[in-house]
Amino acid sequence: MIELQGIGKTFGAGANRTKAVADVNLTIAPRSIVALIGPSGCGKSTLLNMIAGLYRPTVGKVMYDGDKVTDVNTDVGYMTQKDNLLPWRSVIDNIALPLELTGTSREARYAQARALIQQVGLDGFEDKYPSSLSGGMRKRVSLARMLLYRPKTLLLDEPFAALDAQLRLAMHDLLLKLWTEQQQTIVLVTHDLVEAITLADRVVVFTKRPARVAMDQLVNLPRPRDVREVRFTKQFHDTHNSIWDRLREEYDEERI
Ligand SMILES: Nc1ncnc2c1ncn2[C@@H]1O[C@H](COP(=O)(O)OP(=O)(O)OP(=O)(O)O)[C@@H](O)[C@H]1O
Repeated sequence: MIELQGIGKTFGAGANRTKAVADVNLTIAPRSIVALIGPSGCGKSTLLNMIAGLYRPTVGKVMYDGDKVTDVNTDVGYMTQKDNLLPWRSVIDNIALPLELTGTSREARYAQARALIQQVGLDGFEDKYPSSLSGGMRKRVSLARMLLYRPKTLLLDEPFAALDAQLRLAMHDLLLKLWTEQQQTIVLVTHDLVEAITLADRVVVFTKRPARVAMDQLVNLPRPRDVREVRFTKQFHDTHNSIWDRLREEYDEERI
């Protein structure tokens, strides 16, 4: 369980002071998928960083499974828009890097990495280098590297934003498949409302900066979901309309 209790975050001081997050209260149930959506720069990544323990809130606290987060939260895997793969290492050596750093034998780390390579559908690409991979494949490598830690929670910050529509769908499909098997808690920051509704149990809309919760909407679409078809259902359409009505207000204000 992740609990954000009266969270606020202000960066800098004086003329450089930026209030990124204000008074956010949010409880995220274990094994649920929650999408965070809102205008650019409103403070969504800052929230993820606080859950990860990388930033300390200025006010309020983050509780993770009943304990206050005061340091880097080792229960979470974090995936950002940039994949940060090391170009001089092959796929398998990129994925196994964390185990290499902990001194695990080559045989043991390759065994674990190979299992993940299979899970994310990269069989046959073990020895390739990042420069020869497509955007979707690079995302699969990042996903596998994150899963190596067996994190109970995945923090995904616009992980698929740079992909074209077809690859994004394939990644949605893969993510839901992995989640069905492994049942992590997933917190996903996205700009894409269709992506949010396709994947999540709940979509939380934030106001423009400082981020406050503007709307917290359950997505009552049955699972398993077919990521290609679900968007054409009436239920999806109705959920999309109700969230979009609220989201649009934030974007309209932003333009003024
Ligand atoms: N380390 C930092 N130091 C100073 N300001 C910061 C820092 N991190 C974030 N900010 C500021 O906080 C605000 C919120 O940033 P954040 O990255 O959380 O927004 P976001 O909603 O994730 O944006 P986007 O959707 O564009 O990625 C921005 O004004 C940003 O410049």
